[in-house]
Amino acid sequence: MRTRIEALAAIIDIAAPMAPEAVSLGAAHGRVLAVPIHARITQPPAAVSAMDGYAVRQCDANLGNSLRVIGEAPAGRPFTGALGLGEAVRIFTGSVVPRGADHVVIQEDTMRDGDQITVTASQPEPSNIRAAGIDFREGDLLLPAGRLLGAAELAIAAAANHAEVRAYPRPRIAVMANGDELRPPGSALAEGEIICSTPFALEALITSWGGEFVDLGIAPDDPAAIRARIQAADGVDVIIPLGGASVGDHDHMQAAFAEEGLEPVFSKVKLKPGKPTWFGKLHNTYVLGLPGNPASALVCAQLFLKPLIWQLTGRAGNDALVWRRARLTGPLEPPGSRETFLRGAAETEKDGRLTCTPAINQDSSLLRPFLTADLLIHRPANAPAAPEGSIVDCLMIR
Ligand SMILES: Nc1nc2c(c(=O)[nH]1)N[C@H]1C(S)=C(S)[C@@H](COP(=O)(O)OP(=O)(O)OC[C@H]3O[C@@H](n4cnc5c(N)ncnc54)[C@H](O)[C@@H]3O)O[C@H]1N2
Ligand code: MOO
Repeated sequence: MRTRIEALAAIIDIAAPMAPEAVSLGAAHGRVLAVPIHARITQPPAAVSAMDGYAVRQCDANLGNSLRVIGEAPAGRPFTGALGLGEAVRIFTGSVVPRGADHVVIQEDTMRDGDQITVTASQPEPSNIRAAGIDFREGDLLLPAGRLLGAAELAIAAAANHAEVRAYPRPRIAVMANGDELRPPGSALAEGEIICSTPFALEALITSWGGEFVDLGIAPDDPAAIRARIQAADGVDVIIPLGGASVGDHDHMQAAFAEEGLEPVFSKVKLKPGKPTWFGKLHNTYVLGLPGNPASALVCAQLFLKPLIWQLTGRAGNDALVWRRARLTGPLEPPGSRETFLRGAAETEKDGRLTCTPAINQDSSLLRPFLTADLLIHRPANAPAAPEGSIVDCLMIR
């Protein structure tokens, strides 16, 4: 049986990045950048007004002074002349500030009469002007390769004048639930049946990690039906068979994949929860089998699927795992011979330090502890009991 570290190393060793491609910004959301983005322009390109009002010389804008309005600078049509003493230019938010001006009097601080304005409030210092380049300057590195493109990244790429980016394709990740007892949500359940829940969580995780979810539905406990679904998934990058991995008479998953030509890499991990996690390659498709127990599947998705997606999208798989140290708010029993991850809630104390509180019941069938789980408390195999106040390593999952 592999240790978790060995299993993860095997995944990282095998999983190669996909070929990057050019994508329009509109299609780039949720993808991972393959080539860094540098600013093609300076933003703002020139000093601009932050308010609607009048561009002036601040030394000229004493309370009660009158100034002559010599022109207008609407956004997009800069005033071409220069501004002298005793003069003002009507200006709007985002308009280029005319030469000679160092201050914008907001229009609420003026009274206008024809081409004259009177300053009605004191203007103690030059203000309301945004300097050229306060957001970024031409040539600045804005987004490094490996960055997941979300709202902020897309807006800045657009502002930096990039109509398209080079990004990795979203790996297509097909999830196949398995079990005669499973029914979709909304079903009337017969005796012995339960609702198939895990794929909904996996869809959300896969999407948030930069993958594209493909639903292979619920396969019955029948090798032929499982093989038909494997064949239907042709062309996806990863298949995630859920459950059917253990030693029971109806656990057919690994055998069905073997019949299809799977090259196995590992078939079990010395881990709690998650012992029946397995991995292999089927032609060009990675196959990551997750345990049927929902909590085990979701913990192992964090431990193995997230790094696999990182690898496929050009990021180091190990960087997918974000570790922090936290102080236990209560004691923990020795974990036993399998490396263990406990779902826990995090709190940040006044001094900024993190505490963790494990969920009371860590049974691997339970979903409710995930509602309050921010992290997974790490317990090395054969570790001694941990008293309250011990510092433990935690894997952040939120
Ligand atoms: N004799 C042994 N029994 C078990 C062992 C073992 O080593 N020896 N391992 C246990 C461990 S650890 C786990 S974890 C489970 C997982 O086994 P499988 O991966 O084969 O999972 P299943 O038997 O198919 O299902 C387990 C459990 O989870 C429910 N399930 C499955 N899929 C879903 C789904 N999509 N949504 C919601 N719930 C699901 C299923 O109904 C079962 O209750 O095996 C232990 N047994
Ligand atoms: O390894 Mo199982 O995942 O403990 O319940």
